[in-house]
Amino acid sequence: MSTVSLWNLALSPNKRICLSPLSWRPSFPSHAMFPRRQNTKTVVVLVRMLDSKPTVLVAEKLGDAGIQLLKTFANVDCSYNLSPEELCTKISLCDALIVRSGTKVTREVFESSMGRLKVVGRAGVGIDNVDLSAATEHGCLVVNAPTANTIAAAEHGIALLTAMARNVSQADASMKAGKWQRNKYVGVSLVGKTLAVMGFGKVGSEVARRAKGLGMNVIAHDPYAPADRARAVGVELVNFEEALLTADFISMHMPLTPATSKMFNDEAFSRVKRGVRIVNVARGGVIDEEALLRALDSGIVAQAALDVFTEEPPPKENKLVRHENVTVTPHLGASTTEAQEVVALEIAEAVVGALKGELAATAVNAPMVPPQVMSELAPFVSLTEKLGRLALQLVAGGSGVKFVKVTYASARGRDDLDTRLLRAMITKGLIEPISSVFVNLVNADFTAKQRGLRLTEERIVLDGSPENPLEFIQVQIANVESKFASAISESGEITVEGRVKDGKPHLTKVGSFDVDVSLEGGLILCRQIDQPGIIGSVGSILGEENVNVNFMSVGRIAPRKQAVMTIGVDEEPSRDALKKIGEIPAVEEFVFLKL
Ligand SMILES: NC(=O)c1ccc[n+]([C@@H]2O[C@H](COP(=O)([O-])OP(=O)(O)OC[C@H]3O[C@@H](n4cnc5c(N)ncnc54)[C@H](O)[C@@H]3O)[C@@H](O)[C@H]2O)c1
Ligand SMILES: O=C(O)[C@H](O)COP(=O)(O)O
Repeated sequence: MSTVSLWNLALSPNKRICLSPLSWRPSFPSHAMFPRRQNTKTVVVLVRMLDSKPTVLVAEKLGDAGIQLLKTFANVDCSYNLSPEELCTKISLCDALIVRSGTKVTREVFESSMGRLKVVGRAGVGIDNVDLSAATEHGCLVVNAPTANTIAAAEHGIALLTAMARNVSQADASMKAGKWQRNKYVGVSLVGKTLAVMGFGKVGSEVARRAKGLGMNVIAHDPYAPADRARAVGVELVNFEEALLTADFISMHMPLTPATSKMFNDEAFSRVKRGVRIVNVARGGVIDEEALLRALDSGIVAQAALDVFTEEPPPKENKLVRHENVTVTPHLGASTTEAQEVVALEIAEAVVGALKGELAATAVNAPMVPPQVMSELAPFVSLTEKLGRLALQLVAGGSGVKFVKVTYASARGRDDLDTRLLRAMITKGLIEPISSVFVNLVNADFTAKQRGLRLTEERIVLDGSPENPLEFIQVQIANVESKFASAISESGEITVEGRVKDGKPHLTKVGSFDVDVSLEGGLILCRQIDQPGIIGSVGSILGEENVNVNFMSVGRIAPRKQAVMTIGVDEEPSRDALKKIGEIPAVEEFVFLKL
């Protein structure tokens, strides 16, 4: 099933509603409204505003088909071998960045982009060169091309395994040096030997398949791999200890994470079979290179074949690279013509799609929301953001918003409603009006946590047809005072409730009062003694000011008692008009809210 990431609902230039993860807009609000520092920047920004295409910086060699695809949608700047400083300078002029494993996309890169960088495309699998936390904090989507180079990497793993076992590179170098050393380069056979595949994912399982074809006995260690997948390939899953104790060959195929960093260290090498042979086409960092050198020198490890290194390129004096029993290649695992063409196309499609606001199936740092969930929740996206904005505006100055409860009422079963998207939009509504942070599906939970906002979710399961995903949504802010006392419900929280009617968001409850007003433009909330003539008085004040009323409703507890009037207005009333409304004798309190 394809999955999507979404975090904003935007009106596209051709007036179609488009679910836009990136909100890429030719007008560039943050730069355009606040031109920064030098005049040159301002000029660049103005030129950019006239140019409706986004800019994609391709920082490492990418297959031509990918470049061509990017050019159909964006200005493409292919600048290879940039220094970290040059990358930071360029990035503030780019909407997207495409890299391979050779470019470090650090926190400084995201900071230097000043909010313009909306997507980083990793043309390959490993995203250990991208600071994912920084990307998420800056609301920048990271996408990769996780499958296109799997076979290339697996084939390279097998190439290294066989070349190492038969001393191919050493013998080749010897012959080129004019020698003929048949006795020196006697190899070892693979058939019947045990290969331990460390990391039974995409590459690991393809290596396992191929190694079985070579007659090897294949075991695998992967704490997260399903046993049935291993069984299907005829591979036994074992624990780390058993893999170390029984393997004649060990092949690395796990990602570099804090848990796998230096997983092969002195301790691990002290438990392997003496004379084991090691292949690494995963990441240099999974092996402690100093420990490997010691193990090679002491004969614990007979040979190693390495495509990847802790530091790339490794320093010239690197002893592993120069070691007689080590075969090396310069990170070539993904480098076949075929793989690079597909990787380039995949990443170009993902980046262009993301910039257009389409679905990003390979997003690395955004929750994946399946497309059918997204399309059915689309009408509620705007409702939830507006409820968040309204609730926030009802908080009296000086009360910090810390505790927010969201209640979703639906006839669907408890587990049958994915609310991540709606939660992100409520967070957006609560945070964006009072900060400079652009909140989206990528960074919503992080931003809420960072600001000390605790958002809890509750479900009410209603009787009725589960066809409609949601009946109503309630947002409550606890432990705060309100500038409109009637917005506080009997349980003591600021409470607003809404539902989607005819595809449009409506406010249906404020505090304990039932209301009904379409959430468009601005809103006047007014509590008064229910008596004839009030609606007329307020209407005339607004009419005198040429403020158009688009909706009006009155919610009351009982006739001639207190009532709450909600008035939707297209324009913002002047202070004078609001003052006049406040002076109507029956009006007890009122507030104007922007949606
Ligand atoms: N040399 C190259 O050019 C090249 C090319 C492609 C991939 N790679 C690298 O190969 C590795 C595997 O890529 P993939 O596409 O198969 O990734 P993958 O995510 O499909 O597979 C990784 C597997 O490692 C497992 N794993 C995680 N932690 C583990 C642990 N502590 N111990 C054992 N297994 C663990 C995961 O469960 C997963 O099954 C990555 O590091 C990737 O960057 C290198
Ligand atoms: O993680 C990957 O995809 C591989 O290591 C390939 O990296 P590369 O794109 O720099 O060749």
